[in-house]
Amino acid sequence: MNKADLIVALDVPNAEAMEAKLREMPDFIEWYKVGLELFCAEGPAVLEPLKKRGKKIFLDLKLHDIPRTVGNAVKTAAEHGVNLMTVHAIGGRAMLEEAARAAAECEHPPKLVAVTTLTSLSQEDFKDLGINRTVAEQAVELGRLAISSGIDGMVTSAHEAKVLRDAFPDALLVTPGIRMPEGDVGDQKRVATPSFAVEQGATHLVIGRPIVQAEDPTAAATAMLNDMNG
Ligand SMILES: O=C(O)c1cc(=O)[nH]c(=O)n1[C@@H]1O[C@H](COP(=O)(O)O)[C@@H](O)[C@H]1O
Repeated sequence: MNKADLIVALDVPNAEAMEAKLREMPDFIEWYKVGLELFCAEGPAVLEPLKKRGKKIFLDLKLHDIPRTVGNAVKTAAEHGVNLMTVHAIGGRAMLEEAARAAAECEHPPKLVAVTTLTSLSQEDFKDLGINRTVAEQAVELGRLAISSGIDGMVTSAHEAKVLRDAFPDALLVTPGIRMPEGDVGDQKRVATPSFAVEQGATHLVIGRPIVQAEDPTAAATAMLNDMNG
């Protein structure tokens, strides 16, 4: 049994590119993430090929707006049959509660996870943002806010997963910023290997470029899974 789920981020420009990529991907990938790039290009229709293939869908729109807008967006998106969605924890309690309420009212409620600090930010960036906590402190404070507002878990780098796992034993912990030791980090700043993320308590690992842009996506995904499962 896998210790955590691997989610492949379909960060491609359009449906045609997605179809081409899906043809290259191994059948054993159960989860795909559709993010802002693909969803802005194609809208909800882009989810259909994934549903037809029986895949689980993580719709990553990172919602952050006034409570009513976010609640209605969650409700509308959930009607398209997605399994997991993102909101930003810094949207605050009323927004998070409204998102959780909207999800719960759906026929097939998606799980919601709240972004604490994007993996493209480092402690240095907190100075510009006027945040005087460490990244780990921020994760726990925003995690407490999210969980007490009815959200199912957090999106965080693997480096904060342990403190979050200790504080919230039942929470979903979704960790992007996953790289093999020799991997190109690109725009990510807080990166970790698949095995480290799992050891720290992650339940879902989001991996994009290291698999999607690999010459051999099956080999890349297999290597990631082997590392995850030790
Ligand atoms: O919510 C996310 O999925 C997310 C949160 C975060 O803090 N950092 C982050 O990289 N992501 C997403 O995870 C994926 C990471 O892609 P790669 O860096 O190519 O593996 C991208 O689709 C990002 O949008």
